[in-house]
This record gives sequence, C-alpha cells and structure tokens, in this order.
Amino acid sequence: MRAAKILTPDSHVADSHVATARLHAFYVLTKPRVNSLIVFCAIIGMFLAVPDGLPSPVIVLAATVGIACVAGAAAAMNCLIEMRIDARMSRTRGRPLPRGELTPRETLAFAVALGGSGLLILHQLVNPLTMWLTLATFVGYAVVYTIFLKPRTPQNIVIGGASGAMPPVLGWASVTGDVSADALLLFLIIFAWTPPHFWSLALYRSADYARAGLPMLPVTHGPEFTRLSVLLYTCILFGVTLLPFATRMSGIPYLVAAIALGGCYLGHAWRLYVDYSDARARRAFRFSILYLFLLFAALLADHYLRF
Ligand code: HEM
Ligand SMILES: CC(C)=CCC/C(C)=C/CC/C(C)=C/COP(=O)(O)OP(=O)(O)O
Repeated sequence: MRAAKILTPDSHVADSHVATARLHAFYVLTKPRVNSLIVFCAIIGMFLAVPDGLPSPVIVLAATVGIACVAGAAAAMNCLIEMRIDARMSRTRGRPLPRGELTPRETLAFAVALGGSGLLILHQLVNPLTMWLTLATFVGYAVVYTIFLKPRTPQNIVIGGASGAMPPVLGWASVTGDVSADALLLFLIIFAWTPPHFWSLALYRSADYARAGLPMLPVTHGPEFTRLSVLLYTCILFGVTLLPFATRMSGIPYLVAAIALGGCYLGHAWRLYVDYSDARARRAFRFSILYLFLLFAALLADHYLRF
C-alpha cells in the first residue's frame, strides 16, 4: 500500500521550489541570451520595413512573441538533439538535459508546444509568409545545422549561419508581407558576422569541441588558419556593412557608426591574428555581440533621423 503523503507547511514550500526550478530549466532550454539578440534584430527589421512612420503595434507585438517562441523551440530542440554532446563539453554540461533536470520527453513536448504556439500566432495574427519563413528558419537550425552540418563539416556555421541571419528578414516580412532587397542586406550582414562571432569562441573552446568530436575549424584546420579566417571574414563583414549606405537604404549617421564599429572589430580580429591569447579571443567574442547590437541600433537610429 502507498504511504499517504503528509502535507505540512514545509512540503508546500518544497513543492513551490521544485516548480520554480523546473520553470527555470525550461527557460534555460530556450537559450534566452542568444535569442534576445535574435529577437532584437527581428524587431529592427520590422521598424526598418516602414519607410516613414511606425509599424502597427499589434503586428510588432504578435510577430515578436511568435518569432521568440519559435526561436526558443529551436534552441530547445538543439539541446535535446545534442544532450550527449553537451554532457561532454564544460561549457554546456550544466544545461538542464545533461544535468537530468528535465527528461527528453518533457523537452520535446515543450518544444512542440512552444514552437506550435509561435507558428499559430504568426499565421493568425501576422501573415502566412512570416509563418513559413520562420518554420524554414527553425528547420534550418534545428535539423539542417544541428543534425547534418554540425557533426560533419567545419563549414557548419558558415552554411548554418543562413538560419541565424533570418531574423531581420522575418521582422521585415511580418510588417510588409514580402521580402525586399533591403531585407536581404540585413540578412547578409548577420551572415558575414556569424563566422568571426563563432570562430572567436571556438578558438578558446577548441579542447571542448575536440573532446566532443565536433569538426569545428580550430579542431580540423588548426588555430592559425582559424585566426586568418576570422580576420578575412571580418574584412568581408566590414565591406558588407557599407552596402546599406551604398544602396541609400541608410545615411551618413549609419555610415559613421558602421565604420567606427567595423574599425574596432577589425582591431580585435587583427590582434587575435598577430598575437593570440585565449583572453583576446574571449574579448573578440564578447565584442562581436556588442558590435551586432550597436550596428542594428545604428540602423534604427539612422532610419528615424532621416525622416
Ligand atoms: C550558426 C550560427 C551561430 C552559432 C554557431 C553561434 C554560436 C554561439 C555559441 C556557441 C555561443 C555560446 C553560447 C553559450 O555559451 O551558451 C553563442 C553565444 C551568443 N550568440 Fe551566437 N551563434 C550563432 C549565431 C548567432 C546569432 C544569429 C546571434 C544573434 C543575432 C547570436 C547571438 C549570440 C549571443 C547574444 C550570445 C551570448 C550568449 C551569452 O552571453 O550567454 N548568435 N553563440
Ligand atoms: C526564428 C528562429 C527559428 C531562429 C533560430 C535561431 C538560430 C538560427 C539561432 C542560432 C544561434 C545559436 C543558438 C547558435 C548556437 O550554436 P550551437 O547550437 O552550435 O551552440 P551550442 O554548442 O551552445 O549548443
């Protein structure tokens, strides 16, 4: 016979601690810090899509919630598919699945519910094109990148970066119902930014990736080639960030910001190339995040300064 559970005031407190810890574990699965910048870029795409004036607040809210839910679901699927790999890397072994805080079944149910709700919101309150593009982005990251590219080729993040570059396009499509050449320029910026962003981290985490058996560039081609690749992609990024000015999508204030930020980023990449240290790589990685945030903020500021 099962023993009856004795309810005391303490057991209620313990239950609420367990519930809070589980909620927190689900939250961690969505990779909230990475996704906050992803959602930020999508929101900038929404505002840039309106030539003069502001997008509808209802669309902005619905598209933001919808894209955030699907991006969170994509992160949760990535954590589920990689739970064994995550257990082998010091950076990721504290995640909820390797720690046994959540089961694979709970994670799958959470990802389906969150992603499904996001897609429904996009379809019903935004437009079908945005829903389809967001679904394609989800498949690109959770399936194409995570399952096929990441364990097979050091070009994984270059090709997989196409998914990460989609958020401003999703934002643009949610407001206009289509995808213009300007939106593709925003895509190109994030696409060119992803390799230096990721490879700086991979340089100081290469032992982790080697232990997990993942063919990241520093593991397959060595640190020197990776540092050169970071430098070359940062040059490409510098050139690509001038395109919004060249096409008259943005004006002088943006150009000044792009040159200043690009100059700082080139400085990081150059120092990394000529005199490597893990601390330098860490700084370059951290700067990559600040860089993208400020560059997109500059695009927005320039947009409203001009009209
Ligand atoms: C395929 C493309 C990408 C790869 C492989 C990649 C890889 C990574 C990795 C491995 C981390 C460390 C995460 C951690 O320790 O939890 C990271 C952090 C981060 N990434 Fe990326 N990233 C990609 C694209 C992006 C994109 C598109 C954005 C935003 C637009 C972004 C924003 C960030 C941010 C904000 C962080 C810092 C998170 C923190 O402080 O905990 N990443 N990225
Ligand atoms: C709207 C939508 C569906 C967006 C998808 C977002 C997307 C493509 C995110 C990519 C960024 C990301 C979490 C990279 C982590 O790389 P990793 O998984 O190799 O890193 P890890 O080793 O930390 O798991």
